Amino acid sequence: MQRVAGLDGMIVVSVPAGVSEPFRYDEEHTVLLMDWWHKSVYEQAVGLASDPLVFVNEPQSLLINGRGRFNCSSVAAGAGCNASSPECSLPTLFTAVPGKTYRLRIGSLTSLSSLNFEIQGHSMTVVEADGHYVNPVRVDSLFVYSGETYSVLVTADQDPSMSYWAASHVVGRERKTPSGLAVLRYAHNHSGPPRTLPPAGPAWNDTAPRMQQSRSIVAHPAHVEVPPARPDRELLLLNTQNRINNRVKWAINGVSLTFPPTPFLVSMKRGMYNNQQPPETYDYRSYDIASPPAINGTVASAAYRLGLGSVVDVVLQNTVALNGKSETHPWHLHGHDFWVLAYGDGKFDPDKDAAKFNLRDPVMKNTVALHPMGWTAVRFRADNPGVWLFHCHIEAHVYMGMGVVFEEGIDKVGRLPKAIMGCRF
Ligand SMILES: O=C1O[C@H]([C@@H](O)CO)C(O)=C1O
Repeated sequence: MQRVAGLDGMIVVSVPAGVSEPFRYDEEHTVLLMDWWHKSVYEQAVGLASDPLVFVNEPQSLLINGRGRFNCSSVAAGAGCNASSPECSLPTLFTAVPGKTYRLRIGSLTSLSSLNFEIQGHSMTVVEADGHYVNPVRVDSLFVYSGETYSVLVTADQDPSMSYWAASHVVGRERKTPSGLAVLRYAHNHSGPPRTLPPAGPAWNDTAPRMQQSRSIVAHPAHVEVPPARPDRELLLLNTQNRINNRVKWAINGVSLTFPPTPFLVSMKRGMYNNQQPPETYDYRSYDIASPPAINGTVASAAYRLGLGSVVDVVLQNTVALNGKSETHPWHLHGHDFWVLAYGDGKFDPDKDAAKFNLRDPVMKNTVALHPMGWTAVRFRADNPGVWLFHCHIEAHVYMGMGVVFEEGIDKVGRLPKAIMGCRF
């Protein structure tokens, strides 16, 4: 749970000299979006492991490039909250020269929140997602889920005598956190903060525009990587929240992931792994995703063992949690990019819905949203020898078991260093 403790940053990978990108811009800036709690990560972890569950709940602030807002009047005097500190002034997102086009490299490193990001009065053109060029899509605001990165182009084409709000708003959970704010300024304009009220953002519980935007992101026509025509293996992964052993957990096909004392790679390479395989599917014909059983499942450290080079389809299926709500889960795969084949509403039907997969120009990503009461289908080639986590990028959720592990080709992984289990050998 390092992100909750504030560990974040962005690595920008440049294209090699001489290689041109399928869009033009004058300058670039990075925009790191975060959420922030006052409780320490240790307290949060204790709450998540307790009975009754003490969930982390909504963050106190949203941060843009590390800066956020908090209303000090809600805190006892002398508690060290000082809203008049110069550190607390509104951050500048960037200062624009009229007429120029800027590439914003936006990353969401939130621990929980799904966000909507906007720059008042300026549209954005999405040109890249998770390191892959996309067919340009013009949006008024960008929905961005934890673990995702995007590049958007913004042209400074508005009245240069004004300043404009940049804002991040919580979506997908009831909005109890003030929006993150920063200011887009125009060069030679010293007018201070914008003269308008900050934007309110979209309704937090309106899933339709989020689904629509997810579906609109496809590969750039000149950069399509055509997926293999069919998979070698299909996994249908039901995401449920259940009480298991008197604790609230997240489980995938009834298995809540716990990390083993000996890392998977080490136990597998040393012949200590018990070769337990988690279920590949669930009873999708009769299962009611609107009322999953409250008590169900096991806690285990089991991995799907994949053939090296094989093509794997994963369909993630959402349900409602124990509180009756269906949440957004951004799923992130280590070690690979996957093709995003489809997003659907309701229950995935393998007999009908596989025909709707986009095999023509799907975008490749490494993080994808599973929308409330919906399903998301991805395909990847298991061509990277090792053991890899695929998990909900919400820190609290992976802590509560919301992840699976893939192993492929570990015989191709070289000899492990002697000190891999620590330095006392
Ligand atoms: O994992 C979670 O637990 C709570 C709630 O679902 C408990 O039922 C919540 O809001 C989550 O995201």
